[in-house]
Amino acid sequence: MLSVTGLESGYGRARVLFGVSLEVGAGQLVCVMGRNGVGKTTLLNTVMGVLPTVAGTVTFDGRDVTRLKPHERVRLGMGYVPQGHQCFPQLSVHGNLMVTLEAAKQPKQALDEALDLFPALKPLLKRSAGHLSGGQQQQLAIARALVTRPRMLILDEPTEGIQPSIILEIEAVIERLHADGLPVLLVEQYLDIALRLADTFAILDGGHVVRTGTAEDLHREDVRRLLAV
Ligand SMILES: Nc1ncnc2c1ncn2[C@@H]1O[C@H](COP(=O)(O)OP(=O)(O)OP(=O)(O)O)[C@@H](O)[C@H]1O
Repeated sequence: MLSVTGLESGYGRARVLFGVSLEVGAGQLVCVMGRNGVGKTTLLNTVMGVLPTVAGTVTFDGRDVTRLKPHERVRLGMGYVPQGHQCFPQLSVHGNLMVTLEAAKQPKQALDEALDLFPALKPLLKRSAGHLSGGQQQQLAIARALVTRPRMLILDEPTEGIQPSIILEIEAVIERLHADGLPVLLVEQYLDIALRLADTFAILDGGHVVRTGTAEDLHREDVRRLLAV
């Protein structure tokens, strides 16, 4: 579904990713892990076209999207939830969802389906997004990606800085979407959550993929060492 080959990118002259390759097959959940600053966010932003690709290719559903703009990738079905649950703080929860729904030209049913996955948002529809807790904002950010009816979901640390009860709700939604066959590329900091959710892993270190495989393939102590701060 998503194929990243030899990807290189960075900021100005500072190269951050060096020949990163990974695959997310149909219905697969692939988890990218690694210490702070190894390039996980840079990888997702490059996959989505938020950052330009210096070398390598990104192919989505058999189509080379390397030179497409982020909104064009979203239109093709790449749903993105960037780090830091970016919502429009002055708009209500409903307003945030409607703006995305209208931009994506999806029917109202797509909004109802997203809210069914996050029933905790239903009583908050009139509240300003800026007045939600961090966990509620993250749920709204995922719901916004879902109203575009993506064919794949790309999530950057959806559990970061969030109260444990909401982490469990978010994990359950990701698990449900995966069970329904949606391919997912997930950056996740908590190893236990990653081990419960992922089919395969890619571990980044210094802008390189240094380990890939299933949970069984990965040597637990080796992985802990690569993730230790
Ligand atoms: N806007 C930027 N300008 C310059 N350098 C940046 C910028 N954003 C990130 N970097 C640098 O790129 C490298 C990779 O950062 P990135 O955010 O991709 O790492 P990460 O693995 O996602 O880390 P974290 O877990 O802290 O989010 C780091 O050295 C970081 O300092």
